[in-house]
Amino acid sequence: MQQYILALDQGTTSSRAILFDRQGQVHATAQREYPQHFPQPGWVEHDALDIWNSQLACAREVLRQAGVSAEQVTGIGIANQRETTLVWDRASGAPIGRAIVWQDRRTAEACDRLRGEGKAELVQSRTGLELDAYFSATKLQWLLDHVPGARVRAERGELAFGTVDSWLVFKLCGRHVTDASNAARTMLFNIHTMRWDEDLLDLFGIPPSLLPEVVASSGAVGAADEQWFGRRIPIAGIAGDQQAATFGQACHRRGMVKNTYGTGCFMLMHAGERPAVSHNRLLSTVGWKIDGRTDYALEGSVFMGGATVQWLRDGLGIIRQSGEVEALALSVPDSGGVMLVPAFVGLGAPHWDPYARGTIVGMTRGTTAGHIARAAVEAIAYQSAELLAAMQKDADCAVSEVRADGGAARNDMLMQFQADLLKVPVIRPQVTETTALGAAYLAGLALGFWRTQEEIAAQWRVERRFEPQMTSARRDELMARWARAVEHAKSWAVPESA
Ligand SMILES: Nc1ncnc2c1ncn2[C@@H]1O[C@H](COP(=O)(O)OP(=O)(O)O)[C@@H](O)[C@H]1O
Ligand SMILES: O=P(O)(O)OC[C@H](O)CO
Repeated sequence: MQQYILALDQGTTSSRAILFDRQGQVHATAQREYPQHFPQPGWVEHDALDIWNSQLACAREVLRQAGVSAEQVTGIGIANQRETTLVWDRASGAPIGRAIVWQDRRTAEACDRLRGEGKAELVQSRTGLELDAYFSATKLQWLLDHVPGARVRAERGELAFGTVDSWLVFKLCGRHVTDASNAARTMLFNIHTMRWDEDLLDLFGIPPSLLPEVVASSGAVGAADEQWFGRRIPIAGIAGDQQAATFGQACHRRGMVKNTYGTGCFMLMHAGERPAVSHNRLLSTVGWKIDGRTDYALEGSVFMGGATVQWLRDGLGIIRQSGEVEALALSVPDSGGVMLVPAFVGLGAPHWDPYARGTIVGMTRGTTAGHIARAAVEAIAYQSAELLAAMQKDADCAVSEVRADGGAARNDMLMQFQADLLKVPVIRPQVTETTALGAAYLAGLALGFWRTQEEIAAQWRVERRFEPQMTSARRDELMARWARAVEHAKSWAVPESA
C-alpha cells in the first residue's frame, strides 16, 4: 500500500492540503480561500473557525480526491502563516475573538511608545526581531486589553494563546504546543535560551499561563483525533511557513538562500547553528529545531509581494486573474519611468515603517495600465533586491544563488528581472510547493518516512535557472530610482497627533 505524508499549509489567503509521496512529489492538492476582514484601515482579521474549517475541509478533500485512505497517511506536517495571533478558551475551545493577522498595523503606536522608552534593543537582543506591530506580542496584548474580561480570564489560567500552528494542533488533537520556529515570531521567545522570556512577558503584560509548550519542529506531538479522518494520524512536523519553505528548498547549509513570492515576499538565509546578528534591520530567527539542534536563519520580510498583483485585480480591476499580469506587463517595453511602492500595509524589512503607504510616482499622460502592471511586478523584485543587499552586508558568506518559490514565482518576467537586480541566478525548482513540502519533510523525518536531511536534499531538482543579464550600470540606476520612490512612500500615515 502506497504511503504518503499529508502537509497542511495554512496561508494568509488560503488553506491548502497536499499529499506527498516518498520521492517528495506532489500526489494531490486541495485548496480553499477563506474570508479576510478589514474592519478599519490598517486592520486585518481572520475568523479562527474559518481557518480551521477551511483547513480541515481541504485535508479531507485531498484524501477523497486522490482516493487515499487515512491508513495510507504516515503522518501530518503543518506549515502556517506566522505571527497571526489567536486566543481561545481552554475548556470550550471557543476563540475569544477574531485572530489578528500578521499584516495588521493596529498596534503600531504601542510599538512606537515602547521604542520611545528605549525597549527596542532589549527586544532585539532577546528575540532577534524588530520592535514592530508585525509580531504577535503587541497583538496579544491588544486582545487582552480590548476583549471584555480577557485579561481577568487569562490571569485565572482559562485562556490559551497560540499562533496558527498551535490552533490547528489544538483542534486536531487537543494539545497546546507551538514549535520553536513559530515561537520565535511572537516577540516573547528568547532565541538564545530557546525559552519564553520572562522580561518580555513582563514588558508586554502577558500572563505565562497563556503560553503553549514549545516543541521541536520535527517530532511526534500527538495524533489527529479519529473524528477528523476516521483514524488517528500522527502529527510530527510543525514550522512557520517561511522556515518550512527554507527546509523544503533544501537550504540546509549556511549561506543558502530562498525567497518565497506569496502574499508577501520572505527571503531567508540559513545562518548556521548560532543566531545571526543583523546590523541592517533584518530579522534573526529560528529556522527549525530537530533532535535538540537548532538551525537559525536571517530573514527579510516584505509585506506586499504577490498581493500587489491581487490589488491590480481586485482594487484596480485591470486584470481578471493574477496570471494575466505577465502579459499586461509585457505589453510595454518597460515601466515608462513609473515606480509603484506597494506600502499598502506599511513597509517591512529593511525600512520598518508602519506609516508608509502605497505610492505611484513618475506617471505621465502616456502612462497606461501596462506600465502600472509592469511597475507592480517590478516592485516585487525591487523589494526583494533590498533584502539580499542587506543580507550580503550582514552575512560573511557569499550568496551564489537564490531559490525561488511561491505563487508569483510562476511569473518568468518577474524571475528574470529579479535575477537582473540581484546579480545572482534565480532558480525555480520543479516542486514549487516548497512550504508544504518542508512541513512534510519535517514530519516524515520524525517518522522514518525519510531518513536523513541528505536524502531530502538529493530530491531537490531545478526546473529553470534565470541568469542575470542586465548591466551593472543599468541595475544601479534602477535601484537608485527605487530608493527615491521609497522615500516618497515613507511616513505618509503618521498620526496627526504625532
Ligand atoms: N503570474 C503571476 N504573477 C505575479 N503574481 C502572481 C502570479 N500568479 C499568482 N500570483 C500572486 O501570487 C500570490 C499567491 O501565491 P501563494 O504562494 O499561493 O500565496 P500565499 O501562500 O501567501 O497565499 C497571490 O498574491 C497572487 O496575486
Ligand atoms: O501566508 P504567507 O505564505 O504569505 O506567509 C505569511 C508569513 O508567514 C507572515 O510572516
